[in-house]
Amino acid sequence: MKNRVLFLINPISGIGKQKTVEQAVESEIAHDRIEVEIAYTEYAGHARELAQKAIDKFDVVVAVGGDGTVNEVGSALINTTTALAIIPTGSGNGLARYLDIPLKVNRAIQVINHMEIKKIDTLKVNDQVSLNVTGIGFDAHISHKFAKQKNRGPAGYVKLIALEYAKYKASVYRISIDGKTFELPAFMITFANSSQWGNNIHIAPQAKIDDGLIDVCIIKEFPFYDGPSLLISILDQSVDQRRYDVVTKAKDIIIESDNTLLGHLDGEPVELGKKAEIRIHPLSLRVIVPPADFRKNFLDPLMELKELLPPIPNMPHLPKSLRQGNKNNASE
Ligand SMILES: Nc1ncnc2c1ncn2[C@@H]1O[C@H](COP(=O)(O)OP(=O)(O)OP(=O)(O)O)[C@@H](O)[C@H]1O
Repeated sequence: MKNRVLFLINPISGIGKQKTVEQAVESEIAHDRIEVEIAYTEYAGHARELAQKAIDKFDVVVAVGGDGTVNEVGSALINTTTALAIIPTGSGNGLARYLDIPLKVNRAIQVINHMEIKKIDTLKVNDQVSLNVTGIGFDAHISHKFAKQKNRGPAGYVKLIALEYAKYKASVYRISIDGKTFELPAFMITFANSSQWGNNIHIAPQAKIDDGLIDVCIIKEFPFYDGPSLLISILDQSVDQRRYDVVTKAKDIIIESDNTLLGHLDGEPVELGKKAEIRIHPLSLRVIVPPADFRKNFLDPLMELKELLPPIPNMPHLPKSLRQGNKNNASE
């Protein structure tokens, strides 16, 4: 019997790569073994609804989008036999990058053809779900501001971070980590299932997605002038070695504040009330991953780099694979 695979495409994710997906599915999917359906999301939350309805009918639901779409689809599939697959067409693609899923659409579809399944942990944050990284503090503050901003894209993001960093004040939190309680002013607290936020920026370099543990990274209040060294330590994956930080692994964390906790779940802004409980649900989601012998393409590192750069318009002398927004990218 053929595997039944539903593709859910978020038409507004990232910079438009998802427009090539329908055509690439037609040319790349193993039609002899896989039966395909394709649907487009029409509003935020739609992917979750469609994935819930797909549980009894499909073996795999593919999130075509970024971490927000992956979160919606994955949260509907927890503790079911239906697996999540990812075609990363978002802006950060943190979970896909962590799982080594190729950023090129046709190569991500080839991964689905192999049907290799890995079980991963998921996080419950109060009654919501996080698959990748959840946070409270400065990164959540930025995700709330960014969601309201018209000027999106990496440049707008960097400008927003610089402006907000100058004004941001650490808050005091009461934290209980697996029963040990303390209170401290923190700049940012991250609960990591995978190691990275996205774009290969690793906030919890030691995190493992199938170890039954949450990596808790607390960046304590620090002097203003120390911001650049924090940034460098995040970029060079040594944030867990800074003197201002606490990094630990845990299963259950309770965090309280006198004010409403502004958080983000996999990059999406949320309000968590004055108390949030973050719990691990070990190996609760089936995900399609590249098999160990999946052929690494020598162009993959270039694709990673390309995703981080702004679009390069009208430069016909560049190889096709390096031109942003090229409609033919999927078939290269
Ligand atoms: N048709 C739609 N119209 C408006 N919003 C949508 C639609 N479909 C999905 N969404 C919402 O779009 C938001 C952003 O999607 P997503 O996170 O997948 O892309 P991204 O932000 O570009 O990538 P990343 O999270 O990796 O940075 C999500 O909150 C999702 O719920």
